[in-house]
Order: sequence, then C-alpha cells, then structure tokens
Amino acid sequence: MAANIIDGKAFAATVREKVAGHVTRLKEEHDITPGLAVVLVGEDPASQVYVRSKGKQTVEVGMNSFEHKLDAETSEADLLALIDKLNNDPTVHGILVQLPLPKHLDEDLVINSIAPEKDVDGFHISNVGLLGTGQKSMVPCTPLGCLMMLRDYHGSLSGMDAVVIGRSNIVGKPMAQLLLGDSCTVTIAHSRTKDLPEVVRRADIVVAAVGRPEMVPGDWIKEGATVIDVGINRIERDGKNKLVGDVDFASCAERAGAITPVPGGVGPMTIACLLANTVTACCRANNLAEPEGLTA
Ligand SMILES: Nc1nc(=O)c2c([nH]1)NC[C@@H]1CN(c3ccc(C(=O)N[C@@H](CCC(=O)O)C(=O)O)cc3)C=[N+]21
Repeated sequence: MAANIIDGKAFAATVREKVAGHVTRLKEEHDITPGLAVVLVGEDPASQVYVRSKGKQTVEVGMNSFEHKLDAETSEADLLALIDKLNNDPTVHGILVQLPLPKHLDEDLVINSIAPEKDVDGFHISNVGLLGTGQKSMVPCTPLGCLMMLRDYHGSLSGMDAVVIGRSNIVGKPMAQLLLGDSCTVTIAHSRTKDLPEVVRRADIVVAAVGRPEMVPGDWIKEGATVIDVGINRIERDGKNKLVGDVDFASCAERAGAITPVPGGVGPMTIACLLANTVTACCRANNLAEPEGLTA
C-alpha cells in the first residue's frame, strides 16, 4: 500500500485563512486586533529562525506581533519583570517564551509566571490540569495541530488504538490527553517501554515524538495505520544538511494508510495553531464567542 500523504503545509494555510477571517471580524465588529508576544532569550540560531517565521505569519494574518529579544545572560528577575508587563498589557493576548531557555533560568518558574489565559503554548500548570480534566484550556500547539489533521483525515477517532512514542510535557503527554478526549485507547511509549516494535504494531494511530532521527522503521507499522511524525531533526547525509522526522519515511509510507512528511507536516501546523490559540485567547479575553474549528 502506498500511503496518502497528509499535507500539513496546505492544511496550515487553511487554518491561517480561518484565523485571518476571525481577525478581520474582530477588527471590523469590535475594533480589536489580537496581539502575540514572543520572547526569545539568547541567540540559538534555530530558535531565531522559528521566531522570525512566527512573527512573519502573525503579521500576515493581520495580528500584532511583539518580539522581545533578550541577551543570553538576562537575569531571571528581568525576564519575570517582562512577563509581568506582558501579562498586564491589554494589547497582548498571547505570550510565548521560546524554549529551551538558557540553563541559569528556571523554565517551570518562568512558564508558570505567564497568565494562564495568555499562555498560547498551553504549558502553564493550570492549562495542563484543565486539559487533563477535560475542561476548557489553552491546548499546546503541536498536539493540537496533530489532532486537527487526524480528525480531518478520519472524521471520528473513537475506539482507535493510538500509540504516542515520547512522554514530553510539550508533545507526548498533551497528545495522549487529546487522543483520550477523542475516545482513543491510548498507550504512551518511551525509552523504557518493553518490546516497542510490538506495541507500535498494535496501533491504528502512531504519533512519533521522541527527537531521534528516523527511529521508527516501516516494519513496526501496522498495514493501513496513520503515522504522525512530530520529529524535526537536522542531520547530515551525503555531505548535505537534511531535515528528517522520527520515522523512516520511505519504509513507513509503504505500510501506512496515511503519513505526515517532514518538512511540510506537523511543523507548519504548530505555527498555524499558535495563531489559532492567539485568536481564541483574544476572544475569551473580550467575552466574545470562540472561533469555531480552531480549538480542541
Ligand atoms: N515555547 C515554545 N513553543 C514552541 O512551539 C516551540 C518552542 N518553544 N521552541 C522551539 C520549537 C520548535 N518549533 C517549530 C515550529 C515549527 C516548525 C516548522 O514549521 N518546521 C518546518 C521546517 C522549517 C525548516 O526548514 O527548518 C516544517 O516542519 O515543515 C519547526 C519547529 C516550535 N517550538
């Protein structure tokens, strides 16, 4: 079987179009422009690329983009003071602090100092707890993007066997919560899982989020399963820089029913969902109806 390719890049463009429609409506009917603040500490080149692309797309959908670049030695107190300012700025509806932070900064403390209703990454403990109990929350962008693609492809996910490989707070755990919320039977596998190949072979849905280049080979994939590849790994092959996922695309595509590519799969959806979350946060902040189809 040759798998259907789930085109995340094209899907992300449709999400951005919806976001742009809501932004226009908010401006015309309520004189409100949603605003997203992105905070980058230090000069990690990969992070700079993402921040630039987030800022560009934010402006393209008609929202305000506020970029705060702090140098790598910024003190925790200065960073917390900036977050406090953004928390209290009514023109800022979403705040994203780019991770990872330099080692001298306490990531948990910093994230938990963001006002939960502005936490468009969905990493604040309040949002984690709300998601885990099925209450309205801000949902982490990467898992939300994966869920949107899965729902679009399958319609209902009810009763499907889903295996999430990876137990990170930013992808694996919230992804499992969302799949459980859609009535999948969910397994979270990780580096200590016994007989990972057999566990993965049971899955109708495989979400790979481990950060190890091409670690899932095609013979782990059940015939016809849907494979969502969250990995974005830069490797060198044949003297060239290449972007590959956590699954071996060629062999997995031979067995899967559908698969997301890297690049052009989950990555663009992550940024589109960040914009979607910002519009959602803006509507909630102003007691307006939530945008449909942009939330979990
Ligand atoms: N607080 C926080 N929230 C994040 O969401 C966050 C973060 N920190 N730190 C860094 C990671 C990384 N990340 C990406 C988003 C999109 C692409 C993306 O669109 N990738 C393109 C390829 C881009 C390329 O060529 O490098 C694709 O997959 O097609 C990649 C990576 C969000 N992150």
